[in-house]
Amino acid sequence: MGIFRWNYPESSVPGFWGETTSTIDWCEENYVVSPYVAEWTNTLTNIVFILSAIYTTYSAYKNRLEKRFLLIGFGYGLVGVGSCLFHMTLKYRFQLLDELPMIYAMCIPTWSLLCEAKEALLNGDNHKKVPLFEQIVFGIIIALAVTTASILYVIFKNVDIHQILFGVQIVVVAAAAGSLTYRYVHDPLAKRNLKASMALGAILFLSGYVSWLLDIHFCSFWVHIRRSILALPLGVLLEPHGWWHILTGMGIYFYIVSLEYLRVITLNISSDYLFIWRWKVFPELIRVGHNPSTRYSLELFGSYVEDQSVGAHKKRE
Ligand SMILES: CCCCCCCCCCCCCCCC(=O)N[C@@H](CO)[C@H](O)CCCCCCCCCCCCCCC
Repeated sequence: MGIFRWNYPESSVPGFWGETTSTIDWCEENYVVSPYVAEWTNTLTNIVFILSAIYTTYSAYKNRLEKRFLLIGFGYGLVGVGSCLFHMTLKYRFQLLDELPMIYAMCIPTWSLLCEAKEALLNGDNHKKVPLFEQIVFGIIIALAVTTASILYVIFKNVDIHQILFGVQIVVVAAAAGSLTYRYVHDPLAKRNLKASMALGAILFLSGYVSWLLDIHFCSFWVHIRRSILALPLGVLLEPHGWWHILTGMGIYFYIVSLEYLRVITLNISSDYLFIWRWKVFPELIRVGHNPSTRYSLELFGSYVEDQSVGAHKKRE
C-alpha cells in the first residue's frame, strides 16, 4: 500500500463520538478516514446544502424578496448543519436535528404555494393577495399537522413517519408549483424557464432519491467494490448517500429559484426581475439593473448575452 492508496481497516474502528444511537447507520463504513468523523463522505457532502442555502438566502435578501424566502434559506441551512452533525456523530439527537428541520422547512413553501393557489384560483390574473386571516389559518393547519407528525415520530421512533411526510411535502410543492406555472404563467420565455428549472430540479431530486435507495438496499455490493477494488481514498467517492446529498442539494436549489420566480410573476412584479442561467445551466433570479459577474444566457443552454448590462434586453423587448 502506498501513501495514495491504502486498504480499509480489517475490523470496525472505534470513534471519538462513541456508541451509535441514531436509528439509521448508513452504508458508509464508520471512522475509516478519521476518528472524529463517523461517515466521512456523508458528512462532507452536506456542504452542498449549506452553500446553496447561504446563496439562496443572500440572493433573496439582495433581491428584496418576501421574508418567506429568507425563512426557506435559513431552514435549508439548518437541515444542512443538522445532517452534517448527524453523519459526523451518528447520535440520535443530531438525527432529529437533521430530520425535523426538513419537514419544518418544507412547511414554508407548502404554505406559500397553498396561499398562491388560492390567490390564483380565486382572483385569476388580478393578483389580489389572500386575506391575512386566511394566510394565518393555512399556516396554523400546516403547523398543527407537522407538529402532530413530529410528536408521533419521536414517540414511536419510526423513521417511516418522517420520510413519508417529507415525500408528501415534496410532491405537493412540486405539483402545486407545476400547476400554477401551467395555468397562470403566460409569458412564453418565463414559462419555458420555469418548466426547465423545475424539470431539472425534479430530475436531480429523483436521481438523488434513487441514490438514497441504492445506498440502503445494495450496501453489501458497495462495500465489496470499495474494499476489493477501490480501497482508500478512492472508496470515499462510491458513497450513494453522499451522492443523494449532492444531487438533492442541487435539485432543491433549482426548485427554490423556480418558486422565487413564480412568486414575483404571481405578484405581478416580474418586470423588476430577470431569470438568467449562469454559464447557461445554473438558474438564478436577479434584479433588473444588477450586473451578473459571470457569463449568462436567458434560456437553458441559450446563447450567452453579450450586453452584460442587465435590463438591456428588457428595454429591447
Ligand atoms: C422544493 C423547495 C424546498 C425548499 C425548502 C427546502 C427544505 C429542506 C429540504 C432538504 C432536503 C434534503 C435532505 C438533507 C438531509 C438528509 O439527507 N437527511 C437524510 C439523512 O442524511 C434523511 O434520511 C433524508 C430522508 C429523506 C427521505 C426522502 C424520501 C422521500 C422522497 C420523495 C420522492 C418524490 C420525488 C418528487 C420529485 C419532484
